[in-house]
Amino acid sequence: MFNAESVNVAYGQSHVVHDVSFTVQPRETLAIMGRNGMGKTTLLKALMGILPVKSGRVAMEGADLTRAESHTHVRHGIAYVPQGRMIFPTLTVEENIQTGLEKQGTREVPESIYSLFPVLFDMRHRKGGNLSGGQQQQLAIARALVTEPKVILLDEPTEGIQPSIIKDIARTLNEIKAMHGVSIVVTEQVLSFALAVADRFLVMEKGAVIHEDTRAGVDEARIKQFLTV
Ligand SMILES: Nc1ncnc2c1ncn2[C@@H]1O[C@H](COP(=O)(O)OP(=O)(O)OP(=O)(O)O)[C@@H](O)[C@H]1O
Repeated sequence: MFNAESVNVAYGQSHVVHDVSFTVQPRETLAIMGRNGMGKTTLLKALMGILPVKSGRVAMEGADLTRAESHTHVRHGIAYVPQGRMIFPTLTVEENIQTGLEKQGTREVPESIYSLFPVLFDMRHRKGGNLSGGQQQQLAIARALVTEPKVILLDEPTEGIQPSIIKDIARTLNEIKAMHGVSIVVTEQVLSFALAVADRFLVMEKGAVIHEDTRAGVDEARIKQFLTV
């Protein structure tokens, strides 16, 4: 239902993403793996309309979003959680979540969000900047979730986060998929995390997909090799 067809992305003359294609179904999590600088962030930004798609096609349930701006993607049910979280440090936790509610015509944070992230309820009056990295990541996911997305694009959610919290984030993503029925496209370098959440794996190298696996047939050693070369 959300799909990329031969997507190419460039920064000026520098061609960074080469012919990336995939489809992600409802209640499916796709992990896009790859080392630093392989083009994962660039790909997600292009899928979200933040960077222009040079050629190829991006579509959501048949609607062509290739040339659309990000707000159109949001309207079609796509949410984006950028690398480094990018929450508003001087707004409270509650205010941060409310920024995702603008289109919903309410400022009331849904109970389901606080039951998914109890720590955010406890900290709702604290400034976002005073949260730990893991809590900020949860906040960024919560803010994306209140837009009621059908697809969430998550860029390296484990970056700079301690291992115990990484497990919590994996559990939360699985709950989100089960409860809200969304699709998740997540870029990652941490294989254990990807194995805990993904139904399918793509590996990118130098901007192109060079390997693909399903969870059932996943070749862990092979993926690990791609990530450590
Ligand atoms: N604004 C930019 N202008 C020019 N080149 C860029 C720009 N941003 C990234 N690049 C280059 O594009 C390539 C892919 O970078 P990208 O950030 O997409 O990779 P990544 O796989 O997400 O890595 P990371 O995990 O480090 O974010 C790199 O060679 C990078 O130097």
